[in-house]
Amino acid sequence: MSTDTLHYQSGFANEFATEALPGALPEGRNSPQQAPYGLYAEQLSGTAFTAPRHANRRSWLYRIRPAAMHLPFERIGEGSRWLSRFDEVPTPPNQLRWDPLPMPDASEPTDFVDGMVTMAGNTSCGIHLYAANRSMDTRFFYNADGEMLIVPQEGRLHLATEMGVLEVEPQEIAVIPRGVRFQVSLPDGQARGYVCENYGALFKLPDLGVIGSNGLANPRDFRTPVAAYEDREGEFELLAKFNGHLWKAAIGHSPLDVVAWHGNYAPYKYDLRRFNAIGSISYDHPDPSIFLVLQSPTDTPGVDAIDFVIFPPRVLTMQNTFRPPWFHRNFASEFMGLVHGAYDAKAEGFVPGGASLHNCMSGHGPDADTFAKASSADTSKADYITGTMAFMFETPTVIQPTRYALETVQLQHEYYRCWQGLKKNFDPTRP
Ligand SMILES: O=C(O)Cc1cc(O)ccc1O
Ligand SMILES: [Fe+2]
Repeated sequence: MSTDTLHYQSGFANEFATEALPGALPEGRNSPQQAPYGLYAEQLSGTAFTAPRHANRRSWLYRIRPAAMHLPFERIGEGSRWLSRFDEVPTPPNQLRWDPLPMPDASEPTDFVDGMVTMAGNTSCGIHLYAANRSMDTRFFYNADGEMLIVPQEGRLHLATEMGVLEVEPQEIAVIPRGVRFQVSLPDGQARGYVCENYGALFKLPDLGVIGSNGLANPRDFRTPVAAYEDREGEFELLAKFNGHLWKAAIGHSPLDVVAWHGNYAPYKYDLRRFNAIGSISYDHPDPSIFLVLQSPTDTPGVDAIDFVIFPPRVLTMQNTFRPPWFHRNFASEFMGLVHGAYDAKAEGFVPGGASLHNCMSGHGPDADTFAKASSADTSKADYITGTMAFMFETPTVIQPTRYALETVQLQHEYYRCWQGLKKNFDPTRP
């Protein structure tokens, strides 16, 4: 499984408490007149102060210098491909699919922030790809526009955050909350993956209803770092994504200087291979909502602003059933990526690192080859779907591709052909 040997606290949005020096966390109060070790106390809130208790998220940080200490921010020019507006070009109702983003050339060192390119988005989320070949050495970053769900596809990410260090590899995910400062380095020299920037309510685990008290992503498998700090001075840069633009400020010390913290607002990681998939053991292919890992809820019960869904290895046993995803048109819009292996609805063309977008009411489903094969497969035997990990960012609002996404050479102009070979099988004389 994971190659990560770091220490973590277990659980989803627990009231964590962690200190890198003994006694650094004040006892019994958040803001003593003088915090231990001469640290500054600072609250980081991720929800409205008055949010109901079950949804209220904040942490208390005890740090060497407060977050306020840096020089003024200046706007970074137009060079970045990280966008927050999605009305550059009209959104076509076409099914869209892309080849993987190439890794940056060795002659062009590119870090995680510079390597971010926006593919699509809407009022709920920005959907980005990253491809990087340089660690962030002297740069630190935070995102005030949303929390970042990072889905590595190739290469590990070493995420040094204010609240401790996480390492993620492909088939794991990391979530960095809005505002948390971090620095990305690349243990494998280069890395590529997907990011869902969640502008709305924080991701949470879904209710399980009749599934009961266990299943899908189990809370104990989420991992939050233990406190780790650096006391480092130098000429550093603090980057911010704020209100749709990138900004930079000079900072004379590492902002990763939190010696202790407690609270329920913190980064976390999750190994997607731990997902407990639940499916049909009688007949029919269920809706993909059974594979929901995390949801960003709205005020309408049952309607999420973003669903993060995976298609992990599993066993298909449904009898007399067309087992792969059916043909469909959905209310929701679906952006998919493939971390590893092959996806069961597409025999070809949807490759690891690639992406697809099927917007509201755009018809899609199995390609002609998959349809032919699955229509005559023996359903008295189980299908073992192994060695794969696809995922979907699904939203109730249209996902609008950027100009980049529609003009890049990675766009597969021939994608529509995968359904053109479907035969007319209709015969009114043969029921
Ligand atoms: O389009 C897709 O491949 C995603 C998907 C999978 C599935 O099993 C059912 C519906 C659906 O949109
Ligand atoms: Fe779909």
